[in-house]
Amino acid sequence: MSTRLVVVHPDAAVLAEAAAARLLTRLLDVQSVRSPAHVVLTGGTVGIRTLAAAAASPLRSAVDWSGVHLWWGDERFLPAGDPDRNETQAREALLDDLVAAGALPEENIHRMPARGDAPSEAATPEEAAAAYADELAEHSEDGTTPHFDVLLLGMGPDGHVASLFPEHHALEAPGYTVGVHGSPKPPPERVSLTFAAIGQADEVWVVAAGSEKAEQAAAALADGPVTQVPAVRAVGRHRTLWLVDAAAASARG
Ligand SMILES: O=C1O[C@H](COP(=O)(O)O)[C@@H](O)[C@H](O)[C@H]1O
Repeated sequence: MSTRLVVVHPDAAVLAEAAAARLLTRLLDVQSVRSPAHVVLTGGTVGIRTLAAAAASPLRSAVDWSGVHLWWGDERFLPAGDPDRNETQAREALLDDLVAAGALPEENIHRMPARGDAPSEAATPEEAAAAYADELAEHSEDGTTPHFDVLLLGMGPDGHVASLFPEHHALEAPGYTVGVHGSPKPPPERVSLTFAAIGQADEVWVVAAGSEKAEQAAAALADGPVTQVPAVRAVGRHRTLWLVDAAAASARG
């Protein structure tokens, strides 16, 4: 059975600090029973702030990063190094530091392909999605996805998670990854995990802050329709945590 828990923090700064502490502690717990651990990162304001808080935490040196594999829930389909790529922002916030310190092997960073001609990149979001599905399968025991211990998701003011937007056909995409066109939030082309991949995670943590998220957070927590509030389908196998600030929680009944 999967449980859902809502944790409300006073503001976005405390939320990011608490989410970082929770993530580092979860990694320590997982590493006490198995290795490697697999974590799916998110872009977005709170997601990146959480990584920056993890970078500044003394707990970060307690984690054995050589036994942590990092994945993404979605990516903006842009050239490598573009400042709007979720990968670029995560690297700046935490990953570059860990790699430079010799703690995190570069090969543990499973970025989604960028737009480009190099062999590691892709010409279309579909090509990137297919390559990422292959990489997920290579690190799985059953040809699906790795055993995701924690999967982080931001939520947009429209209720989107990863790059799964309201009323968009990607909501029903088969398989574990999807190329997305016509995203209402720029850039229009993206790559995303599907709900089938998200649902493979032991724990899904939705992180959201700000009053502009309040209505959709309330709709998701009231089990609204997925076509209107995609976040409702972001559910972990064992546990779903909603980590929000007071403003994002303010419309809950
Ligand atoms: O574009 C994206 O937006 C969402 C939410 O971002 P936020 O800034 O409103 O918190 C994010 O979760 C997703 O990864 C990203 O690509």
